Amino acid sequence: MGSETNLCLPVIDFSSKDLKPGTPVWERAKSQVRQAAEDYGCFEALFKNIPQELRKAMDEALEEVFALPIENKKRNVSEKPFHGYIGSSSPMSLYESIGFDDPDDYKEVERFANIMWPEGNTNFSKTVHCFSKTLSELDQTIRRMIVESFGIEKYLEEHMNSTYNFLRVTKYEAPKTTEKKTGLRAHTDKNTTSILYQNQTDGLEVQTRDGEWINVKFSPCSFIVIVGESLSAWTNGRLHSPHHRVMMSGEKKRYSAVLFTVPRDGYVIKAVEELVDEEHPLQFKPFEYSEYLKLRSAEIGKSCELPLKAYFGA
Ligand SMILES: O=C(O)CCC(=O)C(=O)O
Ligand SMILES: [Fe+2]
Repeated sequence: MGSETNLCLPVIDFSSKDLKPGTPVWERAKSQVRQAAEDYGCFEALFKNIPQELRKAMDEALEEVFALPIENKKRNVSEKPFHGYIGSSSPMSLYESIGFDDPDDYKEVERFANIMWPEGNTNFSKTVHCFSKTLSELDQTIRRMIVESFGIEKYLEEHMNSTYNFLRVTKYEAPKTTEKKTGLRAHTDKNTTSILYQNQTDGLEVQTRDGEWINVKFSPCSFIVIVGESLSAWTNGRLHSPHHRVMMSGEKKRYSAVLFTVPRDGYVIKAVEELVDEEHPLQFKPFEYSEYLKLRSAEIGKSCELPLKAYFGA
């Protein structure tokens, strides 16, 4: 348990223009998504719809926002746990992050940019909005494939409408050591789906069901898709929600941007009844996401093997 390997994540290509529901390209990707989500809860998505220029602009936007004085970044507050600014006064910590809701809505990106830069920052707003909107389309494709693969299309609309988007950008300081230091400790994502982008600096590690850690290598057009606990619970545990962490070494700072889909307040996550039967007994009691988030944030710092199971196991 816990050892490192040369294992790789499954790779799925979403770049084809023919990737439309019902086409052979769609059907093939759909079965790959289902398999990867069951086996790893994670895969590498090749997605050329976000061209290199937009990635470069995003890298610059990430550097620009973290270069701001801490006073500016701290002005980004949120009532929701983990949704505002997270920094640490500990010199040991490599982690700093900032997030805001609905980045696929230009007005919301602009609102965030106006908090960071009182004079506004149109370049930043345009880049982050375009990036988030395109990534959100990839997310919708993936979730539609998952729903179709289980034959539960009657819930497609409800499922899509049950979430909103949240963008969190993170900076990991370079530890300037050859030995690995923890950038972000091992955790499972609580939300529905997460799609991860990084500047070309590796550090993400994903744990397999057998407890081995995969060092994730990003290609220039890849994004990493992670199944969150809420999606795992909705599919009655059929999809795996993997532990992952960030381990840093060397001289290069790492920046990441994650588009999270998050269950809306008041939405009760309940396993789809078609996915519960004798062979697949109910795994989790229905729960409300914001309630779970509060429980988890009260226990921050404590690690737990299977947190959702601990609170809402059936
Ligand atoms: O920065 C990364 O690569 C991972 C971030 C992450 O796992 C998270 O924010 O939940
Ligand atoms: Fe995560």
